[in-house]
Amino acid sequence: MTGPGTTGPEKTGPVLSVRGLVKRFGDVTAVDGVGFDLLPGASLGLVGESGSGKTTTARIVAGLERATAGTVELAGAPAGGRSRRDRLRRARHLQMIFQDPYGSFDPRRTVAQSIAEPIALHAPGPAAARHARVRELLDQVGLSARAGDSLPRDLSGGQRQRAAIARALGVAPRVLILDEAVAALDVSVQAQILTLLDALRRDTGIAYLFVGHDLAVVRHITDEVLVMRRGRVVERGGTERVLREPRHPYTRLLLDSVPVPGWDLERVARDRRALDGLPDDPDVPDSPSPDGDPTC
Ligand SMILES: Nc1ncnc2c1ncn2[C@@H]1O[C@H](COP(=O)(O)OP(=O)(O)OP(=O)(O)O)[C@@H](O)[C@H]1O
Repeated sequence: MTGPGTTGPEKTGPVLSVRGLVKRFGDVTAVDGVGFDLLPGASLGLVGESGSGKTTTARIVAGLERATAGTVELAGAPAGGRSRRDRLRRARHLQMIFQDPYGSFDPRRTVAQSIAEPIALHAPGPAAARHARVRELLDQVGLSARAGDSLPRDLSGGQRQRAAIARALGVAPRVLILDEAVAALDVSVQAQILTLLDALRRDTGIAYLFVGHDLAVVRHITDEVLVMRRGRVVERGGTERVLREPRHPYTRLLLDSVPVPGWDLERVARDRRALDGLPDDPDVPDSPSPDGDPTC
């Protein structure tokens, strides 16, 4: 798995390595044996329906959730520790962007002050150097100095997402987790943020773990994809191949669920029931012989 930030044969190992990840919430197994590698500069997508375990996987990788079993290695060292030192190291290598970044900004501080905060924590130095770095970051994500002097509530959704990206980039992380990071934005703003993310990956060699449900967005931003269903990976491969020639019935169902001209809603509903091992037509009372056709 190589990305645009790398050239020639890969010399370094994965920047992120996940093995046998399991997460149980009581009786619910949210993640069930997930594993993958992410190379420097690569972009890997996690797709699947709501409840398939994408966000839980991402949250465990980010250290926001504790795994029931399995390992996460970041830049060649275990990433699961809870000590302050472990958390600082994780934050230094890995940052996460959420659908709505509003919560990660202090509403009383200017955007520039918020962007400066992690820099002060991870790379303490003279205030002038920090200010210069903040200006550079604002510029890198396409925000003006004026936007930097604003409070988060005075920015648009797209500007706020740019600010969140600038804040994350401040520590020069090697991995950025993007959890539905453009899902709440208008389509045109989405396109701008995706273009920005493309440029950042190309320029910095940062790697992305992208959680998303919009397959058009996933196709644009990722090289490889894992398709998750009920906590398990049911298909993986190059994004183009998986979306063009899906091999697993569930991946086909996901693709068929995207409304396009001529979309056959009934067929999607039928396939869904077959995959779930349910009888064909639950709405017909006394329907004869529920010989479902479980295919999975
Ligand atoms: N904190 C929690 N406590 C109990 N169950 C949880 C918790 N977090 C997630 N789950 C359950 O784990 C399963 C996977 O959820 P998860 O949010 O990871 O899926 P997802 O694919 O990211 O879905 P979505 O796109 O809706 O966020 C679901 O059944 C969910 O209800």
